[in-house]
Amino acid sequence: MNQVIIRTKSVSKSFILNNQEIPVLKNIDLNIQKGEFVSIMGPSGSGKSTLLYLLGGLENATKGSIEINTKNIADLNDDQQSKMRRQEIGFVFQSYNLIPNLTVEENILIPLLLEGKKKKDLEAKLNDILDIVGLSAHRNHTPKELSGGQQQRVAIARAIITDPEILFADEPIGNLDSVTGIGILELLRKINQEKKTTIVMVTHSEESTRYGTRVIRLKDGMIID
Ligand SMILES: Nc1ncnc2c1ncn2[C@@H]1O[C@H](COP(=O)(O)OP(=O)(O)OP(=O)(O)O)[C@@H](O)[C@H]1O
Repeated sequence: MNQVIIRTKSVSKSFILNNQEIPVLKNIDLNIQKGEFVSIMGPSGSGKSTLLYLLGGLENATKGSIEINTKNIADLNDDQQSKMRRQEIGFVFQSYNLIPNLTVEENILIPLLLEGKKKKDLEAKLNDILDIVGLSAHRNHTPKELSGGQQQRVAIARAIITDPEILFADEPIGNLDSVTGIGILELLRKINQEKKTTIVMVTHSEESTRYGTRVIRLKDGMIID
């Protein structure tokens, strides 16, 4: 049976710039089912990243409601919101945001170490994730010893080490050449299929749409398709 994992109702978002209200998203109604791999596409400035940040609780909607697993984000207090972000959601960005002086395995383990888990208890989990992202041979390298594609794999591993139900990706292949980008898209598809992680990805690349299960097109802050 299909289960809605993300539901938005009439979500709008405006920014105030020089005392002027700039509407960026207008009445977005969206249902994303558990297990989908959704690509959000649209022209520059159409509101794609803003929508992703709202869905992930990184920004607040100006109007309307956003539910993750039937919980309205706006009803959660700060602690509950950050717990949800830590446990139910993973984020990947265009820039990999790795910690330069930590090794691959240390970067990947950060979310669990911050929760107080001990590295010695995480060996099996770490090996599993390194295997999924194809970096077992690079576990002791630091980010500067890796290619862009490998660094993005580390960022993806770090985002899924907590077994999030939803992975949000903002232009994950934006900084990569097309062959490397396809490798990342294949990895995301594998995570979607094997771990059943719901994935919502903002992308400019039409190629990306072949890897997901659905494309949502935005124009001027509205869903057009
Ligand atoms: N914090 C902010 N303050 C003011 N305006 C903002 C803010 N964040 C985004 N905007 C504006 O909202 C609009 C949509 O931005 P957004 O980044 O969501 O678009 P996008 O579709 O992801 O664009 P791109 O493909 O270029 O990344 C833009 O006009 C942008 O300038």
